[in-house]
Amino acid sequence: MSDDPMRVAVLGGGSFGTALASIAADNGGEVCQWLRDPELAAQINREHRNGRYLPDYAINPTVKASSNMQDVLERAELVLVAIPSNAFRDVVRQARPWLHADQILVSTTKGIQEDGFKLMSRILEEETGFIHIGVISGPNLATEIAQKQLTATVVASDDPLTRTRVQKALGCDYFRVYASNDRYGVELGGALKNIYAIAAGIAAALGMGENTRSMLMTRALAEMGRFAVDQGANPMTFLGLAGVGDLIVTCSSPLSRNYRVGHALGQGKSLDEAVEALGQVAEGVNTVRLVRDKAREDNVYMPLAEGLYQVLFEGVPAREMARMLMLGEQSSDVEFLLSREDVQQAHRRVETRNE
Ligand SMILES: NC(=O)c1ccc[n+]([C@@H]2O[C@H](COP(=O)([O-])OP(=O)(O)OC[C@H]3O[C@@H](n4cnc5c(N)ncnc54)[C@H](O)[C@@H]3O)[C@@H](O)[C@H]2O)c1
Ligand SMILES: O=P(O)(O)OC[C@H](O)CO
Repeated sequence: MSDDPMRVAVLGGGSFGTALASIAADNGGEVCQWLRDPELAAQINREHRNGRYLPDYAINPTVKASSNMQDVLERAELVLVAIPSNAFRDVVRQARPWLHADQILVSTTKGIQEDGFKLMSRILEEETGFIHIGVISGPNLATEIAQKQLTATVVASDDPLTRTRVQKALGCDYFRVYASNDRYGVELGGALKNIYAIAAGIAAALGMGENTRSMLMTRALAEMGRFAVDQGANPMTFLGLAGVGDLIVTCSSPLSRNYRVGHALGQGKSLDEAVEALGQVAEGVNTVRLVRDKAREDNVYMPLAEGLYQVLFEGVPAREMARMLMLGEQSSDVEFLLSREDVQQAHRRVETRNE
């Protein structure tokens, strides 16, 4: 492998795209960032600052921003796509004429496409047919990365070249990149945790304590694992950074946009007001709807996702939902050891004996 600087393109001018562009440049890469807004691109080039999404942080001055896709993509070896899920496919289609098969394409987006319940790396695959495709996901709040807080992420791909090139491009003294070959599991973990971050934000705004948050996160992990098994993914992946790691940070930090939407809801705002006040994308709002529908379709027990859906879209008061969840059917702690069915059968046996 040559020691020439890696040529990295980032598609997306939001907070995560900007933070990633700066990491790759700090790491010696030759970085071009594509933004649809030419004025914001000009500001990044002039002031090395993204006034819209990361106003308080210095961007590595060697990052070149542009609203011209061709300029950004043509020479790139690694392309990081940091575009919200609702615009992801459109932007990849715009990029397609300048993408080529020896490039490495990586999604950084934690969302799901409604049509076909598809994750973003699948869209990269469908739109290009390339083989060097991966995802990065993990506990990665963009503003903390911009502050160079010590952070770790996961690059996941079944292609070893993709994994090693991303580790080389982004791994540095404040950003550590672990490898995984479970692309689907890593990507699914990143999308699912946003649901529970909204619930955690609601709980915090309602004055619920640390016991509650801990219960919520742990039961969220159980529910995520159940969904992963249903989808044919490996639930072991959720023990890593892209599962429990991201769940912890997103359910604990007001820097998370999903948590903030939940917090606003818990303070009594409507969903529309909460989303509008945020002014950025909280992927979990859409994800909870898609996951809840999928869980119903496949008969997967996901009481938290179901409950949050009812709070967000059916007007059930959050406190009332919390009460119903607390009084729900008896269940098992670790279902890989003791199944829910065994717990319920035991209850039925005792009840029959007492009749
Ligand atoms: N911000 C974080 O801390 C963080 C961390 C890890 C992963 N992510 C994921 O990365 C993805 C992007 O996040 P972000 O924080 O950069 O988002 P953001 O909301 O800050 O910015 C999104 C960017 O996409 C652009 N965009 C939106 N629609 C577009 C369209 N139709 N055409 C062209 N550009 C369009 C916006 O202009 C903006 O530049 C999200 O899915 C998120 O889950 C975010
Ligand atoms: O701001 P959020 O809620 O989109 O979360 C950001 C990252 O996914 C945290 O890892």
